[in-house]
Amino acid sequence: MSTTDSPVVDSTDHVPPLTGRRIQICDTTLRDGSHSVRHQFSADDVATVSAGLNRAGVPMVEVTHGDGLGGSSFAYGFARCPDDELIRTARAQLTDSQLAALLLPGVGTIEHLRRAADQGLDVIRVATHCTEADIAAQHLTEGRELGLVTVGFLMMSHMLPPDRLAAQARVMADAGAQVVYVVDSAGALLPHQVSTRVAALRTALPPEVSVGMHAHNNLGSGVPNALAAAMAGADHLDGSCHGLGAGAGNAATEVLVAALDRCGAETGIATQALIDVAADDVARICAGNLPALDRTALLLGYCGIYSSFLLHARRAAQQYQVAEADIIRALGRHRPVGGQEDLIIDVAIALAQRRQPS
Ligand SMILES: CC[C@H](O)CC(=O)C(=O)O
Ligand SMILES: [Mn+2]
Repeated sequence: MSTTDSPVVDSTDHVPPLTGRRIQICDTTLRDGSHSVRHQFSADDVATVSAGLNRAGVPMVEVTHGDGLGGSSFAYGFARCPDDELIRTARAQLTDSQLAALLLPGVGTIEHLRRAADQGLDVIRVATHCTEADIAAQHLTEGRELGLVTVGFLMMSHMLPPDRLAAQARVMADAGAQVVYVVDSAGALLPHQVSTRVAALRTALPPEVSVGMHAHNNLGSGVPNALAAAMAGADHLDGSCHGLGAGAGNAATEVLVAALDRCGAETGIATQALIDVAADDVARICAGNLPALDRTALLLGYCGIYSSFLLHARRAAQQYQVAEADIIRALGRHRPVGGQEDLIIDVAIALAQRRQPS
């Protein structure tokens, strides 16, 4: 299948910048998008969306709790459906697409990884904070031994300069990652910063290791950031239908695929079929929960805060009767990383106490 279903040909343009480039899309509606629905996707929702993505020719589909394998917990929110069932349900629909799962070492374990592999997983994406690549080693090694495609996922990539991020990517590649992603968890990067990071990884990694980009939209540049990544040498890009995902959400897969088509890239995806999955299935299933670039989501990107903190901050704001925006601004001064969700409560309590007369 090719992406040549573009209805308009711009004959005045020069050669499109990605002409002939093959770009591998991973759709994370059913994983990162799970944050948007507080991890309440039903097995029916997963069956419908994964069938649609498979039909549209999306090559890779990520499915699990929003925080990855083992994420369903008091700390991260209980999922409606256990990972096992989500994975089995998606597997039954994905006749052509590869099935991927995310794993954060410590949230998910080697045992979770083995179970997922038994249920037909094709790809494991091992995520760490961008300074902690070494803790992905045993999961990447095990992934290779299980015959999976292995991906390293460097979260909060805005917190390191390009050369240091590239050194961490090298650690993941040496541990067996076949693709290493720049992950803009806070949606804090702008296109020029994505370009320098992707270019640094491309230079530091052996040619057989690919570079990927996972963009969030908190500064409104999810799709432009993904395009900048492709132009700087990334050949794996993430998106989610309608941009469903933590914070202001991700680069919207259907928008990204249409834009890549205009740039001359080959994704193998039927653009119109994908637009229909987003507009019909995902919009219906997630009505009322589609991500918005509202004040709090914008502040996440502006202050460089992990997108998955949004719902935790909303809950703390309600519980302690303080403004969400004040929590995010105060968190910005602490430079917290994923896993430090407790700090949100500390900050909310401190703000509430400051308001009380002593
Ligand atoms: C909690 C995992 C997180 O949602 C992973 C991710 O997609 C990111 O860091 O952007
Ligand atoms: Mn994300």
